Amino acid sequence: LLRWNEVRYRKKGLPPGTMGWPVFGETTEFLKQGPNFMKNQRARYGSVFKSHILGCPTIVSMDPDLNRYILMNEAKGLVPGYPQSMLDILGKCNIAAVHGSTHKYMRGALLSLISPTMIREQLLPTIDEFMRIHLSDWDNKIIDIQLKTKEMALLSSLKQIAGSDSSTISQAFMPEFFKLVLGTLSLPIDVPGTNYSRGIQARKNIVSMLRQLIEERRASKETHQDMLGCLMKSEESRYKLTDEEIIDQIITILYSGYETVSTTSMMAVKYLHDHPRVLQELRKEHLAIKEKKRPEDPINLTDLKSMCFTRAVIFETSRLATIVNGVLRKTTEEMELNGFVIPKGWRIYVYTREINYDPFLYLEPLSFNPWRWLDKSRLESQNYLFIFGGGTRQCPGKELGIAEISTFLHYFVTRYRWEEVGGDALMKFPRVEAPNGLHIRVSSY
Ligand code: HEM
Repeated sequence: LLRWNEVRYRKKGLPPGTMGWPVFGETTEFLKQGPNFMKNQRARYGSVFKSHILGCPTIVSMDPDLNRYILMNEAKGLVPGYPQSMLDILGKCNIAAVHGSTHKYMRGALLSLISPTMIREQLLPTIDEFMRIHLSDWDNKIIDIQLKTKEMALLSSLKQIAGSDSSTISQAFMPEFFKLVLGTLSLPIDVPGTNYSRGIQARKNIVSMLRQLIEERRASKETHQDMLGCLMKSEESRYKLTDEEIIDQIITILYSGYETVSTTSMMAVKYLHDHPRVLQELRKEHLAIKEKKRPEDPINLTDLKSMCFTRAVIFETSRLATIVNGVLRKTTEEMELNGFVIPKGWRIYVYTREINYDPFLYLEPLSFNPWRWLDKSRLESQNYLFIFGGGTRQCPGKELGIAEISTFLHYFVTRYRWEEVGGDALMKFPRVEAPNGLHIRVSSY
């Protein structure tokens, strides 16, 4: 059987590599051995090799220059290649499902919602108000910081999207959203009881909640200063979206910022706990900001800009924990890459994890050292930084995500001290998560 699969995918010009078993390919090895599987294959076959993972023949690229080229050249037929389950559940107008001019338009509409002006005038005040409430009342409690940061990422976005209406829908929305997320990474077989089928149902429920909200707002004729308000005010906007597009845009925003923001926040708490000197420096930065303000003054853009060490902590956390292992693309036609011929329809896994531990880019790459990011002009603008992706699909929510995590850290470190209860396992691959939660004992600072 192993040979059969090799022969099936034997084609002149393909990169070296193994294809594993029919149907399953090398998915088990990939999931079980994780980064070591990738490193072993690289040692054997070089930085570009073929494999068969997650149901598709796949080219894995660990070559930083080729990765950059792929991300910069979507127009040459290198479009997003996310799994079918994700496309079905996130909707056909979702940003990863559209290419070319439609992508440009949807991305433009999204960027207008999260522009620097919007962050300053609308989003930051909303985030501040949310964080104050979300982080109240943790004193003298054992809390699961994984759960708290997940709720935070979702509910904070929901408040930015639906303003005060978010509090009326949030309780019904949250469980549906969690089911939707699980469904996006599942086998697309619509049989009752599967994660996929629950995800599809959750999407339907979320769509109907959002549709009802849109209809209520239209009927009331009130104007709203939130993302949905802006999306619905299409007469004055450059971007006119249909209701279906508005709904998929909202699901895109919620989904894209959810796991990235929550996991980065959780891992920042973990690293700060393990590195008291970093925590001390971070706290110093936030206490200085707090001292200059009255207790009721919200975090504003000037405060955010002064949080240089916080930004460094966020980048160092994303790097060391590798919150994003890479991104997926697929070829729309046969093409040549690095001298290899890649057939039409193959997946390309732009695997960027290892670049985070490259000793030429990061001295002592395995140590948690936020200070390395302080010379912002150097590290943040280097060509091989893929924490937020690159090229035409580079994360549009980067500054918004950093603003959320920074505001969370502000209230967390100025209000509380904490210690780990201990014993909680942390998984690093295929995604960073604490399977049984990450419990900390919190007391007031
Ligand atoms: C620390 C937080 C975040 C990280 C590490 C992160 C990371 C990434 C990465 C690696 C990509 C590239 C995906 C690809 O090329 O296929 C991406 C794209 C994207 N991100 Fe983020 N992200 C974060 C926060 C956010 C937030 C808060 C939003 C909310 C608006 C957001 C919205 C998006 C969207 C819509 C895309 C797709 C862009 C496109 O296809 O044009 N992200 N993000």
